[in-house]
Formats: sequence, C-alpha cells, structure tokens
Amino acid sequence: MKSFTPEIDYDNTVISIGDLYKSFGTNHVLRGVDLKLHKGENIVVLGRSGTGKSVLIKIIAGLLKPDAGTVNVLGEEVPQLGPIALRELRMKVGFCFQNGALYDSMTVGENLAFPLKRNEPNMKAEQRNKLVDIVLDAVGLSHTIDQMPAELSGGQRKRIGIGRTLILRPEIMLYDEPTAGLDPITCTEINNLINEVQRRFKTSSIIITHDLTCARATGDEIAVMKEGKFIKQGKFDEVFTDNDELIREFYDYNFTQ
Ligand SMILES: Nc1ncnc2c1ncn2[C@@H]1O[C@H](COP(=O)(O)OP(=O)(O)OP(=O)(O)O)[C@@H](O)[C@H]1O
Repeated sequence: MKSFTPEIDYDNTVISIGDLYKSFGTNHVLRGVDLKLHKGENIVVLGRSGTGKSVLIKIIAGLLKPDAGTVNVLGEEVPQLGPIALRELRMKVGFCFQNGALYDSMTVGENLAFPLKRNEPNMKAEQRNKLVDIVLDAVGLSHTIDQMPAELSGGQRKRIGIGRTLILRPEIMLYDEPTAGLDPITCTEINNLINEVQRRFKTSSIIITHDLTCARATGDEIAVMKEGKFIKQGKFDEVFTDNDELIREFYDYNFTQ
C-alpha cells in the first residue's frame, strides 16, 4: 500500500480510450478496450502473457496504429496525428521499456543527458547537467553518474531507464513490466520508485505487469485484461474479491505459492 495519498483529479482525464480494436492478421489482440486515466492516477493493467497489454501502451504512445476505436491522450486523437504533432506528444508521454534501453557505450550521466540533447538541442549544458542531477537523485543513484551501464545491477539499470524517461518531464509515464526479472527486494524498490515518481513529479501512469505485488503497491486502480478486453476494473481489494477464474488464478499464483 502507498505511504501517501496521491492527488488524483477525477475531473481531468489525461487518457481516454474507447472501443479499441487491433488485430495482426487473424490474431485479434484488442477486442473492444475502454479505459480512462485521470490526472495524477496510477492505473495498473494486469493480464497474462500475450493478452495485448504491450500492444495497448504502444497504441497509446503512437507506436502502433489501431484498427478501430478512439485514443485520446492529453486532448489529442493519437491515431490522427501527423509525425510532428506525434513527436510533440511523445515528449509528454514517457515510455519506460522493459529492458531500460540504455546505451552501453555511454556513461549513466551521458545516457540521461542524451534525450535532452536530442529533443531540446538549445538547452544549455548547465541546465542539462542540473536536470541529470535532479533525476539521478530522484532515482537514488547519484553516485553512478560516471559508471557504465554494464557496471550496474538489473535493478539499477531499471532505475536509470526510468530516470531517462523522466528527464523530459513527461506528464504521463507508461511502464512496461517494470519489475520483470527482478528479485523481490529489488521489485519493492522499483514499486517505491514508481510511487515516488507519481508523488514528486505529479505524473499519471499506466503500469503493465503480471506481478500482483507490483499491482497492489503501485495501482490506485487495477484493470484486468483477458482475451483483448478488460474484464474487471477497480481498487485492488475490489478486483480480487471477484470469483472470476482468471482473477483467482492470478491471486493464487502470486500469493499462495
Ligand atoms: N508488431 C506485431 N506484429 C504481429 N503480432 C504482434 C505484434 N505485436 C504484438 N503482436 C501479438 O499480439 C499479441 C499480444 O502481444 P503483447 O506483447 O501485447 O502481449 P502482452 O500482454 O504484453 O504479453 P507479455 O506479458 O508476454 O509481454 C501476441 O500474440 C503478439 O504475438
């Protein structure tokens, strides 16, 4: 559970998805997805492998086009945006990839400065360095600034990956399986970081996971996906009193082994 009460503005919807469909050939992945994310809120999308969670956030980020349905992000209809408008929107929507996507040949500091150099070329070095310091402090890794990614642990790489997304000051964070492949203690650290990012930077987030501990720790709302649509949505304790077989399976798999 969270150690703070997030400031969620329920009158302000930052992502609104309606009746979304996406197929790849005969593989009908998304089959009528509806979702609303409010300002300041963390929604966890839970679902077993292959249910379409990553496809959903790639559509939100404009990396994939849907076949039908509406995808409104920060007031923009994403599938209708041209390349320039999409680029501008992507600055406000941070995508945290599963593997952190760090450049092996750059130091941690250079990895963090890179998105600023590319997207805000007129920013002075002094300002850039200041932002690198702020973000490194936020992810708790100030001492690693001159290290290479290969010298970091898996958990540290995840943190730097989150930092690299944060450095462009996005309004929305999309986390793709942030705790995958990490041991339970490191998972807890990442869950805490996701909450700290929400508290400190006032971001709204979608967190994709099949880790119930992550869902319980970070989600203000949980949406369970099955066969391409949401079958249940609500607070963690509301969702997991449900007798749906998949939901029980999830709970038993995560907590009773
Ligand atoms: N670019 C693509 N081309 C063809 N098929 C794709 C593409 N991207 C995803 N798929 C298919 O869509 C389905 C859903 O994939 P997705 O990655 O969204 O699942 P997921 O719920 O995120 O699973 P996991 O938890 O394993 O990451 C899978 O059957 C996958 O093979």
